[in-house]
Amino acid sequence: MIELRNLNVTYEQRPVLLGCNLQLAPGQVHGLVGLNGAGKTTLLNTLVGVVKPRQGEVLYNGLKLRHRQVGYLEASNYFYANITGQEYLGLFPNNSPTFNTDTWQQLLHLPLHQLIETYSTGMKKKLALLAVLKLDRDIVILDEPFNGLDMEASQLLKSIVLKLRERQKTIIITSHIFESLTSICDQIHYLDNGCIAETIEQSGFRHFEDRLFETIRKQQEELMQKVL
Ligand SMILES: Nc1ncnc2c1ncn2[C@@H]1O[C@H](COP(=O)(O)OP(=O)(O)OP(=O)(O)O)[C@@H](O)[C@H]1O
Repeated sequence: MIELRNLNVTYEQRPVLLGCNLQLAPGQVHGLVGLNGAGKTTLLNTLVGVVKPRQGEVLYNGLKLRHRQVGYLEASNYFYANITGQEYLGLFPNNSPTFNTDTWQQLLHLPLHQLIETYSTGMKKKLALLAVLKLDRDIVILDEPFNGLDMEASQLLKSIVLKLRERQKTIIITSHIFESLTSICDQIHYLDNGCIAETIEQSGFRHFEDRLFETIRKQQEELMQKVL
């Protein structure tokens, strides 16, 4: 079980997380949604220890969660200059008994011997994902993993997530495309006003989506009447 307890995060006096609490059951796929700027990436960065909370803690099975327990695919991927995809992958320890670059290549078709700066956005995303899979950590965090992926790669990513769940990994995934989460998540957590406002079970996904979109649509319509 991952537990976020009373997390408070502030950037230059501006609070982003305000007493945020969340419990994430193991071996499940957890979606994290919220509007732009709601604090999803901040929450994930705090979870892995990249951002230090002013208050609160993150526990894994009752102990402080350690960075090394997490494989983190960040929303923006950074790579050293002048290295190939193959060299990049070589920087990560292989903790998986089944990881095989050649087999993954049949699925991902990456030009591993080329410099990463020649890769497209989607290729960079796939490469960063491959490194996370090689690490084979118990907790896998995927921040906007569908960004830049084509239909084939998006479908593959969904299958990967479900396979990881079969292997008892705990997965946390964000996406702005709600329907990309509904087919793979066990629960979806809605971040609003600095805390988890709601946790939705599978049976409630459709209703939640309708409700949220209707609220947003009404707010937009009122404002649009003033400007258009
Ligand atoms: N390093 C930083 N310094 C100052 N403010 C920041 C920093 N990182 C994020 N913020 C601010 O914190 C708030 C939450 O940002 P965050 O990136 O966590 O949101 P998000 O929900 O992931 O957004 P999006 O859906 O747009 O990716 C935003 O108002 C953002 O401007």
